[in-house]
Amino acid sequence: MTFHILVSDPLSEEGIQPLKQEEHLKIDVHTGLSHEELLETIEKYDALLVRSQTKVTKDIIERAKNLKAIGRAGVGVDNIDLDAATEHGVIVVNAPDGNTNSAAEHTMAMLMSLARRIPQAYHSLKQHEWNRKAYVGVELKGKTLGVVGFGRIGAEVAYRAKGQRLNVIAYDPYLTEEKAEKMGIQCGTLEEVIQQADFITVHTPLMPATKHLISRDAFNQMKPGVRIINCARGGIIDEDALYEAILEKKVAGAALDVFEEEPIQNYKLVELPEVVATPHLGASTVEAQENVAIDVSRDVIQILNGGAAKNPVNLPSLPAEVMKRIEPYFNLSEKLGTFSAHLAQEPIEEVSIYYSGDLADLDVTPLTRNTVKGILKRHLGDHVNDVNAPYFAEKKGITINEQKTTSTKGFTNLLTVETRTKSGASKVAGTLLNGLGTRIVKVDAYSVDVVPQGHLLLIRHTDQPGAIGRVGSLLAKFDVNIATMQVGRSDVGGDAIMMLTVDRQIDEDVLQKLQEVSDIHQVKPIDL
Ligand SMILES: NC(=O)C1=CN([C@@H]2O[C@H](COP(=O)(O)OP(=O)(O)OC[C@H]3O[C@@H](n4cnc5c(N)ncnc54)[C@H](O)[C@@H]3O)[C@@H](O)[C@H]2O)C=CC1
Ligand SMILES: O=C(O)CCC(=O)C(=O)O
Repeated sequence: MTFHILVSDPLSEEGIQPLKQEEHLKIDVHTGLSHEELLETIEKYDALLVRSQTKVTKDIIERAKNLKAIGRAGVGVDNIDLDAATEHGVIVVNAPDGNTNSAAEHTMAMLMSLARRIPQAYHSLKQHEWNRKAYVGVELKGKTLGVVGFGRIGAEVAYRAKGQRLNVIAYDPYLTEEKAEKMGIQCGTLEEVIQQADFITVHTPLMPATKHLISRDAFNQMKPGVRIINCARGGIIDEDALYEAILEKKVAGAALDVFEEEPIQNYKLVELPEVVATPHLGASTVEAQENVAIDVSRDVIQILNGGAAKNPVNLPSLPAEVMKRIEPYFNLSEKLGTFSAHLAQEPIEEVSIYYSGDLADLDVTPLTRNTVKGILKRHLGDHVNDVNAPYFAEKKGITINEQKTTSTKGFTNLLTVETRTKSGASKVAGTLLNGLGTRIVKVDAYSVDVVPQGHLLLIRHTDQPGAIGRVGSLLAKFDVNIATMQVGRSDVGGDAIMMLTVDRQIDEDVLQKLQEVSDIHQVKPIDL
């Protein structure tokens, strides 16, 4: 059987050699297709190989009746509709390691260009100007580099920065003090990184939680004269806020490889003399392009031959008979995972998942993977799925335990997720009520009855008269409607919790005000 493969973005010729060597594969390279052209032609292809230019949207996937695999020659899969691919049983693979070095090296090149104003000086010299005064730079030695997002690329940047004698402070929800110490860097909170750094470089994925992570408020907290680098994804930094912060001289300069809109339509930010910019070149080296193309080519061959891919990003449907029995618990397991990730105040070191009642009779491996996915998705984004969740957990040093117990605490089925961090553990349990859907029934030692969806608010407080009223009035003042409210307490006058479901996401300033209400110790918004 012959399989047809479309390469729709420029991929390394050497990198796609593994595909060309397979006799049963026919490869068409058509780069620069418009959306309509791709839509017209996609139906005949069994696999699609892309970089970041091709937008593999839902309508493309729906039209692609023969498509079995999409290979993303690179890391970020934000140009592919993963849900649509999963829904249509299309396996998406990426190449997570192949361009790490190139992206880290590009970040260092941008950092040094920014510090020494090399592109500006080059441009001036090319205009036959000899202007030495205008291009005075700053040294890196002894300065502090803040790294936001300490995954593959963030860590490689930190190694290199130490070679430039920069002090490095990093923030990543999975970075522990121990790991930071081993690398000779400092581990901080996001605020500490933002407040202490002379240079800030971001290396997170782009997802709802990281969109405008570096906002106007963040710029206001930074050292005057800070310099910013983004070689990760446009949108992690709020471009309008950056533009203003540069004009107001709060930010001395920025080096940008990625933009909220690509190709750029509005050039006002890159036209500022303080901005050094490249058109998304982080992975554009001969080596990286060859690596990523080889990695995805091999995975696509595996998939078309019915084998297992090395770097799958999503998961097609499970066999029908397995799915039928465990499907009702899927939503619950992921939601409990996400809820647990919100409860943890520090990097999670261990996750124990307890299955009891009806659940104890099932093959729960897919549920465990799904729970772990729910936990990791909070910080790793949508490229974590049921297939690669255990891999990422191991990479982040998180131990996963799965246990079946007989104790059901009166429920016919009970799923309990316990997360352990360096300084303690928290627990959340849920159940599937016959005909009524899923419920969270326990948070730590407190019994509750909450539908795990929408905008929740977990408040830890001291059981005192008026506490509930104060929270209710404050939310009403900010026009936040409470849909449901549960309270639980250890004993009279002791520690207590409130679990609220509210009708909209709560703004940062309202959270701050809640935090200031007397007898309240902690306020946690949880979006499920
Ligand atoms: N400019 C370019 O050409 C290239 C850009 N990239 C982009 O670089 C970024 C990083 O890639 P990798 O290091 O390979 O990914 P990775 O998955 O190894 O690391 C991302 C890290 O961000 C952390 N993170 C998530 N949310 C966070 C938050 N709110 N605050 C702090 N940290 C958070 C995660 O815990 C994770 O450790 C991605 O956006 C990727 O698409 C990657 C290659 C080339
Ligand atoms: O394909 C490219 O050049 C972009 C690489 C990239 O942004 C990624 O791997 O996330």
